[in-house]
Amino acid sequence: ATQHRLWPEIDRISVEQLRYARLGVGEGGWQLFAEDGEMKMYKREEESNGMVVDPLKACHVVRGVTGHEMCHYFFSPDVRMEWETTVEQMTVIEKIADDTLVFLQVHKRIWPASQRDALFWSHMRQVPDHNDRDGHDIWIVCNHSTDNSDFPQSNNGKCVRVTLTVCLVCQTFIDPPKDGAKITRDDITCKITYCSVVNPGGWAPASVLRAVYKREYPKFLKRFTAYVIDQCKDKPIMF
Ligand SMILES: CCCCCc1ccc(-c2ccc(S(=O)(=O)CCO)cc2)cc1[C@H]1C[C@H]1c1ccccn1
Repeated sequence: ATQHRLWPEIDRISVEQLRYARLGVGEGGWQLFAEDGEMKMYKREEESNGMVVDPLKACHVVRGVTGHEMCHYFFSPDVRMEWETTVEQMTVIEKIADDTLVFLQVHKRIWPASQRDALFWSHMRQVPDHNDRDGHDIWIVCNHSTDNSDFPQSNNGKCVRVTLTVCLVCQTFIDPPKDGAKITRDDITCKITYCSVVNPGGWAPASVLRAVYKREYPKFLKRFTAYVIDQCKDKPIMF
């Protein structure tokens, strides 16, 4: 089959986001702004023509689920509204491949800013991780804004369109049980790095945006990871 027109961009951004996620938070001016158990959230304060676009990087360790399971639930349109509390409406407007969809999401309005929507492709892939001695694969979902002439910005002037790049990078670690016993969920741990840069698209007060980010991101990651743990607990492990 001929390649989809977006494929070169999808491949390039996915590779670039994986590399970016794996950079430590030691350099580059990251400041820790939220902590909750194993979850640590960092941000950089950045503006783009007067608009707050603070990059975010969250690191988390979740026991009892695999990276494949984390990415499966993050990618899946069928369950998105189960864990995403800031989305009012979600539509898959194009299926590029089984592992690549285009979403249109209308987000709930955050007073006093105007309502936002986001149009982005979402791609999930498994990346063999050679340089990891216990050789566990890495699973990644990358979401990146895209245009679609059927869904122009500010549909009937209602929403301001944000631009975003998000990646969820998950690595599974297995603590092999004694004498070849079957691996159970007690033997697996998932190391997560979540990165996001959201440009609000139209002006919104810096103080409002930074307060929203500070409140919404920790809530979002906690809720999502709790959802995956709950969904997986009685199911066979998806390695
Ligand atoms: C005045 C507010 C302007 C920006 C509003 C806005 C829109 C989309 C998004 C966003 C869009 C996608 C993703 S995701 O990770 O791909 C999952 C799929 O939904 C994540 C976050 C964020 C925000 C910013 C509020 C901030 C915020 C942060 C976490 C949750 C909700 N809101």
